[in-house]
Amino acid sequence: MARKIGSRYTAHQILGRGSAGTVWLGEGPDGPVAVKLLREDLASDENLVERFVQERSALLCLDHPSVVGVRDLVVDGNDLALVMQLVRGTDLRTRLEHDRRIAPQPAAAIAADVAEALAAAHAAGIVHRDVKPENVLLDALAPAGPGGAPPALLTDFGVAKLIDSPRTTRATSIIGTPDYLAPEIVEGLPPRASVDIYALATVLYELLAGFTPFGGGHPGAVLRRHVTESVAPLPGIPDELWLLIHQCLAKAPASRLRAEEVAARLRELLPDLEGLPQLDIDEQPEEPYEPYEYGGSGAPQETHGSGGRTSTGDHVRTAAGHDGRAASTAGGHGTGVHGRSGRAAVPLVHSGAGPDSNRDTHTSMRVPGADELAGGAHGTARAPRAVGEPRAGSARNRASAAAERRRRLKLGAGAAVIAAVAGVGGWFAASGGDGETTQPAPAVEQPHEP
Ligand SMILES: Nc1ncnc2c1ncn2[C@@H]1O[C@H](COP(=O)(O)OP(=O)(O)OP(=O)(O)O)[C@@H](O)[C@H]1O
Repeated sequence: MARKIGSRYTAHQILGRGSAGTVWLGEGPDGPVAVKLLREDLASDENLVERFVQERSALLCLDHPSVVGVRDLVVDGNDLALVMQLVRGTDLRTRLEHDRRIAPQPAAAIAADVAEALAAAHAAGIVHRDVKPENVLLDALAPAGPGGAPPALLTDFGVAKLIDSPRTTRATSIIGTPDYLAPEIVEGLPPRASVDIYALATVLYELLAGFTPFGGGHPGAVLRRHVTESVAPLPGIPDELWLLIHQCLAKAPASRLRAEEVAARLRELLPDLEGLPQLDIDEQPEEPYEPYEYGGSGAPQETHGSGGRTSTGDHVRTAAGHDGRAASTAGGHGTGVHGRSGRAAVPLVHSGAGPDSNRDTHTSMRVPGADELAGGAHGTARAPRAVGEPRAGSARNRASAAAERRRRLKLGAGAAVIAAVAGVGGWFAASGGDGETTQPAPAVEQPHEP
């Protein structure tokens, strides 16, 4: 079934659904495009429409081979749509779910592409704010790069900021996906370019390890770990690569590298990584998730996207309880590489399904107090956890990851068809990709120093 979007575009077939709306395969005056049609509740928000128009030039200005280009913004009656470059392939989350881990050279090549996209964005004064595998699309039609990695393109620039109404961007709420949130965001500081570097290092770690450095368990526990825990080197990882990841995961934003430095260093490392196999990492059995609450305050936790409906003012509360086992050893050493399998991003809260989405990705909650982060009188950290000791909560992640995989298989049909029709080859076909993509939401900011 085809539908008109504005006067210039026709949407033919659904490629996928995200928290902000539905992405269609469309046709425009210059050929095929991807059209992200925002959710009705977002499209009917007058303030949002105004900002949408205001941000138009910022969104349209980013022109880089590793950025999914925004071609047009359409405001037409009830339709609010973002017309994008069509990427024929899959997204990095799907790739990772299929392969579990990615060998160092292709992982570094993908990260280098994303770093270059970020360098271009940061130079233009744009902070992405939601770098994660769902927002990296892999172009299956372009020639493969080092280690057979397909070229990677970063997408969803600007969407988070757009759907993020002013009242939800106050300093007391956190916007983003917990596993990838830099500690300064958890502490309530405004997001600068360095948050993207932290998220990129988290993604690179995840590509190599199969799980994120601070993921697992309740989202609140994940946030706390960003602030209080540090990571141990992954077994078998080349020193230089680890050094880079470690530097970019620095708690102090100023200690992280800039995007162009990350890109340059990764490119330099690529020849040395050639032929290295995936890291051999054991994952311990997961433990059941226990409900958790920050200091029992029960502060409302708002959600974005996925039907989070912040724009309509609905709130979602999490269950009360405690994560008594999540360790918090400030400045202490690593969580190790075991006891973790939270590969997929953990939503901060589970939101009601919106009209266009059945995913939880782009969410927000209040900033935890210092006492809560430190595990003080009202805090939640109880006992230090030794390296290798499992972290609470990952069974729930495994279940939700499996549910998400099932959902993607269903939703992925559209993208899979495109991939098949286009004769998807190279790295994607060779490793049997499923042909589905996924994305969340980011933000346009004024120029920031990384
Ligand atoms: N430019 C594009 N080209 C091809 N397919 C795309 C493009 N952008 C998005 N898609 C497809 O649409 C799906 C949904 O994308 P969208 O950005 O709306 O959501 P998401 O990132 O999966 O989730 P969320 O927005 O909740 O984080 C993706 O999984 C992908 O399959």
